[in-house]
Amino acid sequence: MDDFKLIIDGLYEVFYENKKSTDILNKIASKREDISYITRSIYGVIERKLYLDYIISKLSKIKIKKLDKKVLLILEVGIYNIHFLDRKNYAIVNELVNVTKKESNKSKGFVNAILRSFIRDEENLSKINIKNEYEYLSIKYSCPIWIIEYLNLSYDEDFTKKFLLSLNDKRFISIRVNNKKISKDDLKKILIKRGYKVSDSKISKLSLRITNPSKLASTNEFKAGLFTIQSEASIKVCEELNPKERSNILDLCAAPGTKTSLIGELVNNNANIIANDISFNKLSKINENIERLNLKNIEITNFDASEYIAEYKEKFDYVLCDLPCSGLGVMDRKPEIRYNRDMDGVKKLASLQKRILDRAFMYLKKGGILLYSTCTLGMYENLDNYIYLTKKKRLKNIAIDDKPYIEYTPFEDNTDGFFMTKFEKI
Ligand SMILES: C[S@@+](CC[C@H](N)C(=O)[O-])C[C@H]1O[C@@H](n2cnc3c(N)ncnc32)[C@H](O)[C@@H]1O
Repeated sequence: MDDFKLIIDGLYEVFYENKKSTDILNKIASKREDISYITRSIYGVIERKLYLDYIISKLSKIKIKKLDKKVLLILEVGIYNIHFLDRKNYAIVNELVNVTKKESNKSKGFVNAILRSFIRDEENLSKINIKNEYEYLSIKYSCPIWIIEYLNLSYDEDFTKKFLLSLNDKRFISIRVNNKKISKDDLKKILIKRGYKVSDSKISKLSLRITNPSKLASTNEFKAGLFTIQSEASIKVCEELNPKERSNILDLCAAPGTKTSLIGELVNNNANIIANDISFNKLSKINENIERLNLKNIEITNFDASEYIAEYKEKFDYVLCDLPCSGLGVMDRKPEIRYNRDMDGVKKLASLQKRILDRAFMYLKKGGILLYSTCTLGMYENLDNYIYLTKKKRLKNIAIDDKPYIEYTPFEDNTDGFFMTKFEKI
């Protein structure tokens, strides 16, 4: 199958079938050696969709919403390639017209005319002529207006602008070192010898940052469990939970098990861990992690964490609440998130989080630790829930890095947008 067909079919699944871009790219990678151009085009179109559609709406007499979905995708891919990848030649137009013939033959003239008109008058057509500032920013950064308004409300305009500027930045990959098997320095030396560019994390003690992570999961060191790929803020959560051996630990929303498996490493297999998730299909991922790392004493369960489990009452020394969230902090890796969420969804998630936190509180022993984390930004899921927890009389906030809660931002910390706060039951 040619590249354009793979790109257009992949984007169709992301935009219209709610699939994740990473899953689509993994599927393509299993059939293709080099997918760098396909990756760039798929991410590029998702990250610029609102801007690309703005340009198309200047050129098309038919409204965007009325266009055939595949035809719209062909135009988006074409304009992205011409404008952002600087492929200003008519060969690319011919290729896309050929794809159009297969998808919707009657539209071939239309696609041809739009793409050629864009090449002829690119400078003018690519300008954004919008006066309203929010609408302008929304098109410029392809970020729905509700997110811009929500960030302004939660923080301020300066924060929002910095966030938008960093929205499409690709960051490094981070890994956590299994220091029961190898020291961070020794692993660093081995990976550097293999050609990786490695540096220390500024956020977590166990993490290393890798700027050229290609084929990292195929190395012998990964297979031998010397390290795991995990975002450094997520590693920091487990470091802050700091579980002790011979304790009872509950990870309420655990799949795919990245944090559970680090917790298992931190307690040397010497604690009772329950790793729970509501999604039955994701449980096998937790198991894969446990098996690769040869971890013991982890029981996997499958219940809705907002329901009360009477037998868990005051049973746990640690409850990790790494809860389902809107994910606005991880749009560099999952750019489609911006189109799949809305304000109503954020509010629903925030109330689900409160219900789960209520349960977690009940399951904690006196002296037990509750850690709440999200990979999102915005007040409803972060600050409000921190305040909610402070109102429980038997919870005492424990500072992390001298702060009552931590909120990392992509633009200041060069990492995921991520929130964490820690409490002890007194
Ligand atoms: C942020 S992810 C957890 C990531 C995981 N802690 C890790 O580090 O690998 C949130 C998880 O919550 C699960 N989830 C969503 N609603 C839930 C509920 N009501 N009860 C339990 N799990 C839930 C989702 O299936 C998802 O796997």
